[in-house]
Amino acid sequence: MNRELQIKTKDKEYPIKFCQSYEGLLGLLDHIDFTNKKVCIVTDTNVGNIYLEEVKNALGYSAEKVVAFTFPAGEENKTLNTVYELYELLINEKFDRKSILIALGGGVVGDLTGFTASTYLRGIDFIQMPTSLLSQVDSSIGGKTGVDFKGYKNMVGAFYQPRAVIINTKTIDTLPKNEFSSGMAEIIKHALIKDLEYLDWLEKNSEQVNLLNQESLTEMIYRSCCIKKDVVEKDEKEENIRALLNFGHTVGHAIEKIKDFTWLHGECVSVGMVVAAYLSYKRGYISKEKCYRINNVLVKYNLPIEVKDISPEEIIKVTKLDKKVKSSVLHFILLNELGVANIYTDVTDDELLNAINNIIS
Ligand SMILES: NC(=O)c1ccc[n+]([C@@H]2O[C@H](COP(=O)([O-])OP(=O)(O)OC[C@H]3O[C@@H](n4cnc5c(N)ncnc54)[C@H](O)[C@@H]3O)[C@@H](O)[C@H]2O)c1
Ligand SMILES: O=C(O)C(=O)C[C@@H](O)[C@H](O)[C@H](O)COP(=O)(O)O
Ligand SMILES: [Zn+2]
Repeated sequence: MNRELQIKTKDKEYPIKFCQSYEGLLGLLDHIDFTNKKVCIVTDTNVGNIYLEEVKNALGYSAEKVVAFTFPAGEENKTLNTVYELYELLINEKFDRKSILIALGGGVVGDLTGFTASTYLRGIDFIQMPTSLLSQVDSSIGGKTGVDFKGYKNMVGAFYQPRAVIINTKTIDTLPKNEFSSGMAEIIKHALIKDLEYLDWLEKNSEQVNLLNQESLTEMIYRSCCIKKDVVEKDEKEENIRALLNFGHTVGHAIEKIKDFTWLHGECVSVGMVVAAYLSYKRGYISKEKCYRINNVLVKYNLPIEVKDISPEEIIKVTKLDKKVKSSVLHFILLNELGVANIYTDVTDDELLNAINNIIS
């Protein structure tokens, strides 16, 4: 049975639909009328090679015109330059306010397409069709869109919700192993901040999940989507609890920048979560054993818990440049229990230095 969720934000309500093939795509999008509309499928070189034709065919002759925009895969292309090229195509193809963009790919494609949709002609519809594990459980849901700017993560962007999220869980079969692990970092994050029972499940089912057993994968992706949906519905614009989804990201984003995007987002978040867990332990919020438990589950899913060739001072310096620094105060998400997180604004440089020293090998 194909599952479905409905997500309600202040101005938009949209479905998250789960499937195992793009056949029947139009049925899944039956709340959207494609008649007389122009559609642009935005994808990257890797995903386009595998899935573009299938999606084009599935759309059939429903739309007035279907064009594709394919850009080179990689975080280094999540920039305004790529958005600029996409605007050019949309203008050349005479896309109007009724036109629709489809983001077919991972988080890079989704963030960039959503941002373009939010700004082209002051906002046109877009549909998320996430193909990486990370994008299926995290980036396609909740409307955070944007691009990096001069190496600063997601510096330019908008909150802009899609019309639908279509998750074809079979696409995970073609995802490279390290990209799969990167997605697992966000999934483990969901369990650590919100759901201890889910953490137990991830520990018990690691073999089946790593073997890409479809039943286990679908169950896991669905559970993570429920957590993300719940948080976004309560706080769409990150005024309070949505910040919990940033667990591991303050240090994670700093590592991503210092490593010049040669490390994957989830790999950096994994190391960032180890730092945040250690800070939580040092403050007496969680036991040392719980820190080990966190490290072990990350390792089970082939994620790094340490980093080399990087100085703690540099990490601290870069965290201070993070866009989330408000009035010079760093915001940290710490664990009060496994499955329970809170926002803290009083983490000192000494505490941070001590915790970061722990992840330098
Ligand atoms: N908007 C949000 O809420 C949010 C949340 C988390 C992460 N992000 C952002 O998402 C990005 C990371 O997303 P990602 O991990 O999907 O990276 P990505 O988009 O770079 O995709 C990962 C790699 O896998 C390839 N790929 C994707 N699906 C594939 C498939 N089914 N088969 C074969 N190859 C496939 C891509 O071409 C790419 O090379 C980062 O930019 C991060 O900042 C955004
Ligand atoms: O959806 C959210 O909110 C998140 O924070 C999810 C994160 O996993 C994601 O990496 C997000 O892009 C980070 O947002 P940012 O605002 O810290 O750049
Ligand atoms: Zn993230």
